[in-house]
Amino acid sequence: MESVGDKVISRAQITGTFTDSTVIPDRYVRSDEARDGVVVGDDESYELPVVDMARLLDPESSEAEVAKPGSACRDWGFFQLTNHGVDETIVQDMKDNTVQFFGLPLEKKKAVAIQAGGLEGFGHHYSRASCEKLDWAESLILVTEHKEQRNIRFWPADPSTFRDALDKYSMEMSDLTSRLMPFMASDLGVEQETLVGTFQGKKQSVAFHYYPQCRHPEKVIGITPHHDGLALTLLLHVDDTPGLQVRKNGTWYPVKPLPGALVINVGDILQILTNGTYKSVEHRVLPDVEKGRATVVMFQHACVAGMVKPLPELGEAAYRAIEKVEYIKGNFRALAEGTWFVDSLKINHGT
Ligand SMILES: O=C(O)CCC(=O)C(=O)O
Ligand SMILES: [Fe+2]
Repeated sequence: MESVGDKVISRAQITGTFTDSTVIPDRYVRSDEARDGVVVGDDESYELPVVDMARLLDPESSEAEVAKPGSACRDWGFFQLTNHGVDETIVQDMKDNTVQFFGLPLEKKKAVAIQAGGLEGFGHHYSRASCEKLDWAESLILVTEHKEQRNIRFWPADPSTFRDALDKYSMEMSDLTSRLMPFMASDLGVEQETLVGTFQGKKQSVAFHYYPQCRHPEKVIGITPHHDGLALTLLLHVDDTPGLQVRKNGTWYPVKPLPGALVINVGDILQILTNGTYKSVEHRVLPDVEKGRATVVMFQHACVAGMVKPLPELGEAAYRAIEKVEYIKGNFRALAEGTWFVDSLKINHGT
């Protein structure tokens, strides 16, 4: 059987093979549903929602801005957040360390390679067991909260500033989540403490991705279409290369990264907590023909007294309650099979 270690591919190998050759190794070539679907045309104008945090917080403008995060979460499940107030030095340090890490030779990155059966570390994480194809990406996944759950041996020691940068960045993302939740609570009509409480002190994990440039982007996929299984995702573009696409009513919409913004999206747990009011939407990444692309993706967990279930304030439950641990297991199982776990939790109330 192929070991996890065999799946670690160096950026040098990938770009070396593909910038000079017209042939893409079979294990990356995707002809499956991953590449299906219509992408919105270049001539069609569309706007993904943008929320300005400074306007939200300013009493003069907050009334006009306050409807935006809620409607973005209901209609798109995604928005870009500008003026988020996260310390710029901390963001820049995280970006610099990400670039430096992915720029290391493969042998060095292997110091933190994922182990057989493990979840954390460097390698190919997102490809499906059921399809045996690889995504055009190398990734590093780590648990950042709770602190005692950190597996420091998977936190890169090279570059030497990486761990400190991530420690600080992780805290900033938890704080930002706590600042955002009250706006969502008032949109939903639930007590602020109720929603904030489902996130506060819960787990957090991070995925760093690098998508090398690809001469034949039409043949491969950066990340297979998926829904995010946790509660809230906060994505930082390390560069200005586009690639992320969000699906709405069957059409794929490319996200055009705004300078300095974070991309926020609703994960499955938040869809369940909000009893389906907020949408966890499918998204994917396509590589760029000219440039590599790196992202830092923070996943915030949430639960109600150890359970994943709709907030009782939001009416008759549309999803069955499940223990968080069981939820995580089910989510991984479904991801490997290419199904969506949330579907199996839906309650059919009949008519
Ligand atoms: O890198 C991106 O743009 C998206 C990553 C993503 O969807 C994920 O890590 O779940
Ligand atoms: Fe995702």
